[in-house]
Amino acid sequence: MTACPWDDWNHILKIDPDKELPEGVTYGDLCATGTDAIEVGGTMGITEENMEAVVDACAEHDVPLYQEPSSPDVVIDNRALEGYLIPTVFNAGSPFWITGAHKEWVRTDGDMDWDRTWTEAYIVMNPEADVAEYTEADCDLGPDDVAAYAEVAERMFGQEIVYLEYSGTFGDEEIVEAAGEATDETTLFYGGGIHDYDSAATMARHADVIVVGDLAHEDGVEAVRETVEAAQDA
Ligand SMILES: CC(C)=CCC/C(C)=C/CC/C(C)=C/CC/C(C)=C/COP(=O)(O)OP(=O)(O)O
Ligand SMILES: O=P(O)(O)OC[C@@H](O)CO
Ligand SMILES: [Mg+2]
Repeated sequence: MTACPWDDWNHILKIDPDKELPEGVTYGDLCATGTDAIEVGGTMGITEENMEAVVDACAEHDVPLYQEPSSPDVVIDNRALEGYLIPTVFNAGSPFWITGAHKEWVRTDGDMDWDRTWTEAYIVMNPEADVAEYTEADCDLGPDDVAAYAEVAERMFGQEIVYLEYSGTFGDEEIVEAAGEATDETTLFYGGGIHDYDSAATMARHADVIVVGDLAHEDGVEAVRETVEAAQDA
């Protein structure tokens, strides 16, 4: 595996272990949409048990699997995982979500798997999302603020991934464009409200990788496949 496999990705499917799949859809179907990787994670209702269940269900299919834990106590030790993408929320209201949870994780774990652990520098943008409430994020940010956060993440904190997170709503194109222009080596992930070919194409013009979440739970395989196609065409 290369050090930064996401350099070659266009599309991530994020599966929330606390949410159902649409009638008749299996995890195998979602793995076969052509997505470059699956991230398993969500903010609310996450347990080791529901994480394990999704990872096990995806394990036999040929797509790289990553866990995105929302807290240290749901991190699972499962060899089917390529690794762990650990959020750090740059615009969080409390340092706990920037470095505090991470410090506690390392302090209590005792046997860190650093070769399979990476961070995602989140900028949380939708004040209505659970993740924004949970981390008390300051979402009142303009393009200049977001561009500056992205540049700080890349240049000062050496982050390999900046994640512009609009979870549950479609973002402001001007802001995503500003983040795209502010990042150079860093891989820019965009997630939020992607629901069809056009919405995927719009954000894939500015971000390196688009992340699709709720669509998989609310619509299904064909809809996800359209977003993969748009990400590949961009
Ligand atoms: C140190 C470790 C191992 C964990 C801490 C990691 C941190 C800082 C988490 C805070 C941010 C967070 C909760 C990230 C989880 C991924 C995410 C943003 C999921 C999307 O959340 P929503 O869409 O708002 O939530 P639901 O869909 O669950 O309502
Ligand atoms: O669920 P949606 O709105 O697609 O967002 C995807 C992802 O960024 C959520 O963490
Ligand atoms: Mg969500």
